[in-house]
Amino acid sequence: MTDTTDHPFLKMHGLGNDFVVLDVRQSGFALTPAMARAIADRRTGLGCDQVVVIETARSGLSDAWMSLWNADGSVTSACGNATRCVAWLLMQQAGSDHAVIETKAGLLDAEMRGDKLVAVDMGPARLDWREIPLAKPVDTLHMGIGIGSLTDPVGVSMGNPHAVFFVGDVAAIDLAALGPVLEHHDLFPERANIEVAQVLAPDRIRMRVWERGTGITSACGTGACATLVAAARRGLTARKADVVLDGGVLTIEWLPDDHVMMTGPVALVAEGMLDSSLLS
Ligand SMILES: N[C@@H](CCC[C@H](N)C(=O)O)C(=O)O
Repeated sequence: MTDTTDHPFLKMHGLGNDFVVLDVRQSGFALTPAMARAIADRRTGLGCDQVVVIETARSGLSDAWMSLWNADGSVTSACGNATRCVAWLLMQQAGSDHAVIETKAGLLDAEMRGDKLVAVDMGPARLDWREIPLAKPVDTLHMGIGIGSLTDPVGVSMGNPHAVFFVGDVAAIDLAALGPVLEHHDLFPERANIEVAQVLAPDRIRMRVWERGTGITSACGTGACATLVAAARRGLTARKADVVLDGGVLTIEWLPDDHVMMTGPVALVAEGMLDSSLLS
C-alpha cells in the first residue's frame, strides 16, 4: 500500500557523501528496505548514498536516535558524515553547540566547531577480529587476504566493518572492479567497507573508498577514522592526520582512550516532500 501522508525530507552531505534525511520524531513513520532503495535510487528516486532517519531518543542520554540505510536497502550501524549532518541539525534546532546522538553502535557526542563545521567523538576503534567481525581468528593488523594490487589489509571496526589497504598510488587502483569483490570476501560475514590509502606525510593520508551497500562515494567518515587508526597501528603516521578524500578533507585523531575524533564540514542543499510513489 502507498503511504499518502506528507513526509518532509532534507538533502544534506558531508564532503559530497550525500543523504536524504527524514525526521520522523513526530510522525513515527517506519522506513522499509524497499523504501530506502527507492529513495536512494539516482535514476528514479531522490538519489543519495544513505537514507538517514532521525527518531525519538530511546534513552534519556541522547537528543535523538539515528537509523542509517545504505542505497541497497541494508541497515548500517555507523556513518560519520551523516552523524555530523544530523548533529548540526539538532544543534541548530536546540540553539546549542553540543548534541548527543544514539545509534546501534552507541552514543556519539558532537560539538559545533565553526560555521557548518562539526566535530564528533565516533567512539572507540574496535580491533579484535570478533568485533569487526571476521569469519575466523585473524591478526587484524595483517589480514592476509588480497586481490590484484590490493593485499594485506588492516581490519578496523568503527561500529561498522572496514578493511584498509595501503598502496603507493590510490589513483591507480580500479576500485569499481576490486571494491565489490573485496566487500563480499568470505572473511567478512557482514561484508565490509573497502578503503585504499596512500600515506602522503606523517600527518596526511589520501584515501578512496568503496562503501558496503552503496559503492564508490566521494567520502566516508568512518572510513577516514578506520584509515587513520590503521595507519597509526602500522607506524605509518602519527595518531592525528588530515585524511584527503575525493570530496575534501577530514581531520581525524585517535585519542589515548581509543576514541576517534572526526572534524569536518556539513552542507544542507535542499528540502522537500517525499513523493508517495517512493513509499509503496
Ligand atoms: N558514508 C558513511 C558510511 C556509511 C555506511 C557504510 N556504507 C556501511 O555499510 O557500513 C560514513 O561517512 O561513515
